[in-house]
Amino acid sequence: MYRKILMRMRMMNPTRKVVVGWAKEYKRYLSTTTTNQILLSPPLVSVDLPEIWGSTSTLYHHHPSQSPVSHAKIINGKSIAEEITSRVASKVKWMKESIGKVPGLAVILVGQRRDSLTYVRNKIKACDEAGIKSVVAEFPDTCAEEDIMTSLSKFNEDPSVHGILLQLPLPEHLDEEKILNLVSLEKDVDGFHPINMGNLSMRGREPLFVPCTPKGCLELLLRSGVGIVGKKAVVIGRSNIVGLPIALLLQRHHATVTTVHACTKNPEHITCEADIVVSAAGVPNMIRSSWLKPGAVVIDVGTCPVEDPSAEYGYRLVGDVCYEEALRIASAVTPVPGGVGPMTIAMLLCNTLESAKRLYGFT
Ligand SMILES: NC(=O)C1=CN([C@@H]2O[C@H](COP(=O)(O)OP(=O)(O)OC[C@H]3O[C@@H](n4cnc5c(N)ncnc54)[C@H](OP(=O)(O)O)[C@@H]3O)[C@@H](O)[C@H]2O)C=CC1
Ligand SMILES: Nc1nc(=O)c2c([nH]1)NC[C@@H]1CN(c3ccc(C(=O)N[C@@H](CCC(=O)O)C(=O)O)cc3)C=[N+]21
Ligand SMILES: [Mg+2]
Repeated sequence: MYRKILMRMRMMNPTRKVVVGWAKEYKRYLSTTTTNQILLSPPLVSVDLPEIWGSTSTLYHHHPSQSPVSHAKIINGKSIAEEITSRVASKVKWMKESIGKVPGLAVILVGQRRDSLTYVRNKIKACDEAGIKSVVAEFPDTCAEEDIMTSLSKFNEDPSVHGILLQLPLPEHLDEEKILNLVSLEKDVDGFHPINMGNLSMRGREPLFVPCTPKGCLELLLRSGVGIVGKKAVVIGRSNIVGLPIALLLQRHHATVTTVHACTKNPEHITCEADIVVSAAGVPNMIRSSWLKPGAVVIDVGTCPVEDPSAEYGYRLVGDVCYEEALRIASAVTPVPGGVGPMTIAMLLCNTLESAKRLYGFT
């Protein structure tokens, strides 16, 4: 089978070097072996051939008079996420046919943040597409902690709920850590519970859930044929929900990982040595071409709204990476939007499905 994959790859991508690296890595990815299991949680996307690259770009640099200069592949997170979503949908259908039940996701949304409302709406829409049942418990900005705790306890008890997501950030007066702690370990599809995080960080342990955004980043790398073993990876950002778990995951996949954060001196001297750069800082266009090694693979998690009167809602989303510059110097780049964002949602569906399978005793 790998031979076949390899041949197909060679046809599609004459730069054999990349292909061989890809085949090895993917073989490793597929082999969810016993003792040295490097992949956390079953590879949902297991046995099918991944798309190698989304599309080849012929974008122009800032000056339209210039000839096309782009060389990087654009990793199409949106289309990969769609493929994963339809795979989840067929598994949900099969579950429904065999036991008459579907996975259920409960979302707790506190307050009226515009971005949170958008993300939650997108998650619900994705659940609908996959046939996953969803409920949203909405609370006003001013609600008491006990109200959320009560709702959370109900979801913990409810056998039709397999995943619970507490949309972050919470309003200031609420204790995020205390509330996250209450989410049942078995339903923590975001993977933010300290025990899941602890197990992610410890060798030889497996968390029940890997956080969605980090998992989506890894999925993009693996499906794009990027070798991780032995590579220098730099993660920008160290938040509990994004930067830290990404660094842990890359390390589990045997990259040599360096973390850069707001106190790091000369960050560009560190990033420009990296084979893989994953940026989750939330600083628009921070990563310029001088920050990147030629041929690096760049995963842009940053999602920053910037004012743009010509855009539909008066703003548009940009990443941490100066996209046009990265296209000229990197070997592969994720766009914003259309890169990591949709993958985050697809991974949430995967985690919810896996949770339902586990709670219903499917293997
Ligand atoms: N696409 C998706 O699915 C998702 C996207 N996001 C986006 O990812 C970004 C990060 O999110 P999140 O982790 O929650 O954000 P946080 O604000 O919690 O963390 C940001 C991290 O980046 C570091 N940082 C900030 N400024 C710099 C700088 N100038 N140089 C180096 N490091 C810096 C901070 O360092 P320090 O620790 O020292 O303060 C911190 O560790 C945001 O844009 C967010 O919108 C988030 C979740 C999902
Ligand atoms: N408990 C919790 N879990 C989360 O997973 C979580 C959270 N809190 N708080 C906020 C962040 C952010 N996040 C995103 C999800 C989808 C897109 C996404 O779909 N982005 C689209 C664009 C969306 C748009 O157009 O607005 C894209 O990049 O293509 C982005 C960001 C999940 N988060
Ligand atoms: Mg945060």
